[in-house]
Amino acid sequence: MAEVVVEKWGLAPVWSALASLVFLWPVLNNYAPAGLRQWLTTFAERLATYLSPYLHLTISEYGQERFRRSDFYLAVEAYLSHACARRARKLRADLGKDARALQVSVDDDQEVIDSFRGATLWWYPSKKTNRSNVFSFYPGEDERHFYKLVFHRRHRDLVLDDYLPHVLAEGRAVTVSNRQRRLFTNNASGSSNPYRGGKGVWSHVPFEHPATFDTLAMDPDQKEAIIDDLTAFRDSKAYYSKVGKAWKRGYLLHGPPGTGKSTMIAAMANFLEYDVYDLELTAVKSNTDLRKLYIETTGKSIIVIEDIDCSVDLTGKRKKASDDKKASSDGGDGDDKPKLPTDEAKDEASKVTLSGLLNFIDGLWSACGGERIIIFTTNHKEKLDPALIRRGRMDVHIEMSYCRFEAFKVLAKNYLGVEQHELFGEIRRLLEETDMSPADVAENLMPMSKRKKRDPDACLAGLIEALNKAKEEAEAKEKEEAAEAKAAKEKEEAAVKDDDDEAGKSSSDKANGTI
Ligand SMILES: Nc1ncnc2c1ncn2[C@@H]1O[C@H](COP(=O)(O)OP(=O)(O)OP(=O)(O)O)[C@@H](O)[C@H]1O
Ligand SMILES: [Mg+2]
Repeated sequence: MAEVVVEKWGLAPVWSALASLVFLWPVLNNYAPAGLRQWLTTFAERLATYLSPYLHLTISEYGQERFRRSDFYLAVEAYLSHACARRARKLRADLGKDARALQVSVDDDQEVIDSFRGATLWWYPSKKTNRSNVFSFYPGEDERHFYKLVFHRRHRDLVLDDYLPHVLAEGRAVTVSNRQRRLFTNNASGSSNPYRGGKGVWSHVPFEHPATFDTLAMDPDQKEAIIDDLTAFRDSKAYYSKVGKAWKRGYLLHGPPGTGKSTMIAAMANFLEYDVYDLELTAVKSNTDLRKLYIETTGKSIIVIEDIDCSVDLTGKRKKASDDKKASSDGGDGDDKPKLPTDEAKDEASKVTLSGLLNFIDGLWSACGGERIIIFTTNHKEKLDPALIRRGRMDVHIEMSYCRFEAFKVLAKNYLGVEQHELFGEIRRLLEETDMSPADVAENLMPMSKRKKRDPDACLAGLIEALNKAKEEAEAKEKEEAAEAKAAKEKEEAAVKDDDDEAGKSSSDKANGTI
């Protein structure tokens, strides 16, 4: 719930004090010591507030839940940006959802005057900067954003009982109707970056990848199973809560380059209508930062770590006893215990560790917010630590493999609009015998030369040529490897024979007493 504070101070109105203050103010302001000046300023403010018939109401970005932006604050933001856009003096125009309609909203940090059932209300967006140099564990602690609502005290009941619920409902409705899905990144540093919305640790752009399960080329049964799994996950809130599990699911996508792992992620996001958080692990300084990033993600989202084997040194066994001391200060060896801020602060310089990542996936913090999918992709599943990808952490392992005939049919339909063709028989045979990635097959079905029309006959003939070439190259490579293996074996056998001869010679020498 949002933190709503109605400010009211109980100081008695002292008219004479006020009059003296007004007269003495210029003198005091120039000559009084700093401490007294500050006290007087506060006093004057409080007095003015007490005497004023207007009430102030504050809605903080981080309410009682210090880790998550308050729902109410977000609703107010949406309400003011869109519902009150016509009444603001400074506006911002943007292309809205799917870049189809023009959307006008209130510019950042603009005050807005609203009216409700005859009452006038003033909204002031504000922020307070924390000047202390103390390291903060909580998000939004360095700069506190809040909205201040000012209204006449005779409207107190109207505002608290009717207006605020109205703002909450309208704000939520605006959020739903304007929801443009977003692609977030944690690696958009520098002022010249094209990303917007950089208040938090994530920056974002609209998510516009067009891939869907219809355009994804893979075995139809495997595809069906994945769609079923996703649907079951999306509809299982009650089930997850009944069995006492956090509402999240892990997918490991593995396979050679160009087999559609990234395309699959886009298809999943479009199918579920979730946002995507593309987590660049190499840009994360420490396990603490990793946790902050997780906490700042919203529900209904897919968190992706691409090429997990290359991102961070997570390979090999988990740390041995000698390293345990260090590991425990990094976040523990897979234990889910939240660490004290001071422990983490000391460890600021350290990089993300395997244990930090395990905590990220299924530590206690991972249950915040709910409805999340975590996806890792890799070209080398065998290089990953088994702890990272065990069932329960990565619930579903999906192998994306080379293009076979069923997958090819999807590509032919998408790229050429062809469902049947006389060359399909030969292509089927070649695809069974040759490993070619869907990316390479697709490339052959999409000639980029303007002069070449997308002629299915020519494209399919070109694909057959490419497949034959790939087959020949694979056979030549196989022969070369076989020859190399044979040469190595012969060399080894010759070495063993030499050793035997040497051993036989020395034992006969010994028997003859020549040494
Ligand atoms: N299964 C597929 N279905 C449809 N298109 C595909 C498929 N696989 C690859 N492609 C096409 O090939 C291109 C590259 O695929 P993608 O980036 O998804 O591969 P990847 O497995 O993520 O590769 P890498 O391991 O190098 O990251 C995509 O833009 C897409 O057009
Ligand atoms: Mg990829």
